[in-house]
Amino acid sequence: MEEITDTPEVKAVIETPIFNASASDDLCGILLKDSVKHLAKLTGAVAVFTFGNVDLKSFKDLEIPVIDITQIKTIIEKLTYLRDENQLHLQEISESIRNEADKNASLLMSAAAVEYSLGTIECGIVLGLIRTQSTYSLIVHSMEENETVQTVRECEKRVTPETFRNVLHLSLNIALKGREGKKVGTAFVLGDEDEVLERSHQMIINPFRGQDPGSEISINKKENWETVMGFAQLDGVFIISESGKILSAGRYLDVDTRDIHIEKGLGTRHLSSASITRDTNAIAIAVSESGGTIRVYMDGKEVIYVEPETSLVEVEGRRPAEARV
Ligand SMILES: Nc1ncnc2c1ncn2[C@@H]1O[C@H](COP(=O)(O)OP(=O)(O)OP(=O)(O)O)[C@@H](O)[C@H]1O
Repeated sequence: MEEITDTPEVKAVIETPIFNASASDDLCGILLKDSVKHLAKLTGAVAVFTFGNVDLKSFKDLEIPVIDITQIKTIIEKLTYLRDENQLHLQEISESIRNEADKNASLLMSAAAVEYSLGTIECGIVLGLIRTQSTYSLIVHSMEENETVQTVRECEKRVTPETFRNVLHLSLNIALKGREGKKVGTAFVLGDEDEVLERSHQMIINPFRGQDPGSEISINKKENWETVMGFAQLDGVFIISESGKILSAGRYLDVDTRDIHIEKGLGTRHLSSASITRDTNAIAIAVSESGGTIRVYMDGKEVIYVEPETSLVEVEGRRPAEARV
């Protein structure tokens, strides 16, 4: 077998001269973009994330998603602010830059995990190209090690991956679009349906009752999403089977909410959603009306948190600005 160090690609990398960091922005940019493309091929990366003012056009020939996550948060503002504060010592500044770099790495990891949860990218290596004032940095992240990815896999042992991803995607639609300009809060309880139905009751007549076994209404069919979005305004929660069948809307969860701890400010729907996941093997996905955020609960605890504005996934009627090439 060929030694990895003998491959032409690795030799090229080893023999590449190391350029002085004072090289101009543009030269650094060109070199790093080439390195990203090279590394993407070498590692079989599943996606490239960029951050900062990086021109995405040069990645056109890459056959994997190239996603700009700049809109999430920028460290440029912070650095500009620091430059103005002359009294700050160099050490404090470099400490701050290091912290920001750590934040950017975790930002990249979160963005990759969210895209994976929604099925936009596969699990694998992702590359991050981050540009700040005068510095580029390159991050290589293996998603196998990503905690959120591992959590998604846990969730997908309890409900089909298709069901989990579609409900998450639909929740994103609800959080971003609401209904007729109004924000909407709702929750979906997925899987372990017999136990969940046993521990809940209808608040209103179930609009999904009496389905023919042959023509069941599934959350995995996009044509049903508009109907679900309409019913998302009802009190209570949706009950979805492990394979995606919509069993009920307007369902009240008869749960004991003592000993369940959720984030301050969230209401009773989040609390009861978290509680049902402690008492059963179900997973709950809740959309907050007040915060417009999405939370996934499993075993009584919040395991995934998504701020829709930070997701670059396309939802109907909204194309994230220059998110993809
Ligand atoms: N045990 C429960 N089972 C199902 N739905 C519930 C339960 N308790 C409250 N709800 C529903 O929660 C809604 C009230 O939500 P509330 O604002 O208190 O909480 P929230 O949705 O968790 O918070 P947010 O304001 O962040 O959206 C009502 O529509 C009510 O029907």
